Amino acid sequence: MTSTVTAEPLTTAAYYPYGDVLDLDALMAMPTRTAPTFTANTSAPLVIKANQGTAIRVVHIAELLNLRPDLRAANIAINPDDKGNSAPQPHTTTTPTTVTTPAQPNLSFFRCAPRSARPFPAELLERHPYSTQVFIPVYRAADRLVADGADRVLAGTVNRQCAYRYLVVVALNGKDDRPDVSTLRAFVAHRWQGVSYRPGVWHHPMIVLEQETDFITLIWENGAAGEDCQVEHLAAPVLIRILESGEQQPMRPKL
Ligand SMILES: NC(=O)N[C@@H](O)C(=O)O
Repeated sequence: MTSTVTAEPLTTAAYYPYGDVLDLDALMAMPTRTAPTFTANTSAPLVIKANQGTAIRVVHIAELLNLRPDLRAANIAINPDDKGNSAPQPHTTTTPTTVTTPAQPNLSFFRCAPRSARPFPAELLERHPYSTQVFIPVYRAADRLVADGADRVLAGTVNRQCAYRYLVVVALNGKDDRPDVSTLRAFVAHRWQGVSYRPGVWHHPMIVLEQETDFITLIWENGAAGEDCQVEHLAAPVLIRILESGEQQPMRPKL
């Protein structure tokens, strides 16, 4: 039975179970820390001076995990009963099988064509069981200033509207090691926002809503089929409604 989900604005808090939001303005709007040393994994963004005082640097803005064990343990079967050898696996309930070869960080470009279907039918989800995946939109020389509700230069400021939105569709892993559709949520992201998917979090392949958009991505991969990326077709499509500007956001049931 086809279900419908209404996409919601991408915020750090709402998206936290699925990944991190890379949005500098949102980070700077939070209570920040200026601790003199690097301390990761706390909620307040750590802001330090850089470039001889001419820049600020906000560090550890996303969790970056490669959960594959190193080569020494590459041929063990990873499962919860294998005490001591299994790599720590926060944020993922997947139980991956034997790892074959070590993975390398892969920094890539994605050039994504817009998807016009409205509502958008999510028919499959994918996951990267061992690695975080990060998507950061990038401006391009070819980007056009698009009229009517887009990135327009108005009186010297940029009216950040919606010419380069993208849709992030995510779900947590179920007890059957398949997507738990009851946790499926959709978020509308703007091009000043990047996102990460935590290892094992199910997500739809990138959906760009308006204009062809480039992204820089980072993931740890080893090219082994079934390790880098696993795909699951949903029993029934989930229709993702994208509110037109000005439509009222429906209240969300608590997960
Ligand atoms: N995540 C995403 O959009 N796509 C990639 O993971 C891919 O391998 O296609």
